[in-house]
Amino acid sequence: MTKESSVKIGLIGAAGRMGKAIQEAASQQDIQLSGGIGRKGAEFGSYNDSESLAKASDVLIDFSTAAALKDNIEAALHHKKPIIIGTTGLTEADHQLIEQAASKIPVILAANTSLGVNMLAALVKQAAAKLGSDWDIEIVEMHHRHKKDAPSGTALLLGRAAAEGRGEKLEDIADLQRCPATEPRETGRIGFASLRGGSVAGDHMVVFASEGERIELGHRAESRIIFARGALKAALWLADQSAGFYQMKDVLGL
Ligand SMILES: NC(=O)C1=CN([C@@H]2O[C@H](COP(=O)(O)OP(=O)(O)OC[C@H]3O[C@@H](n4cnc5c(N)ncnc54)[C@H](OP(=O)(O)O)[C@@H]3O)[C@@H](O)[C@H]2O)C=CC1
Ligand SMILES: O=C(O)C1=N[C@H](C(=O)O)C[C@H](O)C1
Repeated sequence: MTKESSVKIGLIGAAGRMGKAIQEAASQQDIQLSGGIGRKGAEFGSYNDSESLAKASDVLIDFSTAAALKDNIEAALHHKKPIIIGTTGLTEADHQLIEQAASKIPVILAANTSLGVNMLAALVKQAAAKLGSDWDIEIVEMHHRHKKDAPSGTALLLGRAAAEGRGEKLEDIADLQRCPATEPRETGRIGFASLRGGSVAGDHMVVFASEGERIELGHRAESRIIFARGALKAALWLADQSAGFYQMKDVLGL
């Protein structure tokens, strides 16, 4: 029996855009899904909530909504099952819940499960470390018209990588709200801009701008299948780990 066919993965948010992409990726790779739930209960399989899904699964993947996070973490903790959280738009309180859970079960928090974006984050960290803070950093993202949260979780992840490269905390230097403005840009800050429209799966660009020159490091998701494959890879990896807080860079060896 291969690992793909033996690890039972429970899917939360199964009827959503990502839920459907994960089902498609799983069927392409012979990966077993133990069941899938949505807001109103079972989407496939016979489990109606995260509690019964966690009991029947070896690992959970959550791509639902921030409002469901607490219940999903509690179910994973109750049954001592690893959980991958792909949901974005989380609050500070959600982050605390996740950290507490990670002392008891294996947890991956990943605003972006694609290989490309996580490689980009490593490059951004390196560039920010090498370039001085007189190079302004601005992060631009564009997503489909249905996306609720802004800036995207990935934009924040990239911002965090840039801040870490500079030896700073993103919270101390992020400019999340600039419009309307009456003053010029402050040196050393990291700015964010969010565009929404159409069916864009996810575009991110990190701009390093100095006097007379500019470096642009970017990533474009052409479809959600890249996130889905990454999430399944993370699930198979996490099933073998002990309790702790992990990121995609641990899964991908970056
Ligand atoms: N980490 C990554 O790589 C990626 C992360 N994302 C993030 O994943 C999340 C989902 O994205 P997307 O699939 O586009 O969104 P969708 O809105 O298409 O899907 C979310 C699904 O979760 C369902 N849901 C709502 N409440 C619950 C609940 N309590 N229990 C179970 N399911 C519930 C929704 O049902 P209903 O519609 O009935 O409310 C919906 O079907 C977002 O936060 C997004 O930012 C997206 C892509 C990649
Ligand atoms: O909502 C989306 O679609 C996406 N959300 C994630 C994010 O907020 O960064 C990842 C990806 O960009 C698609």
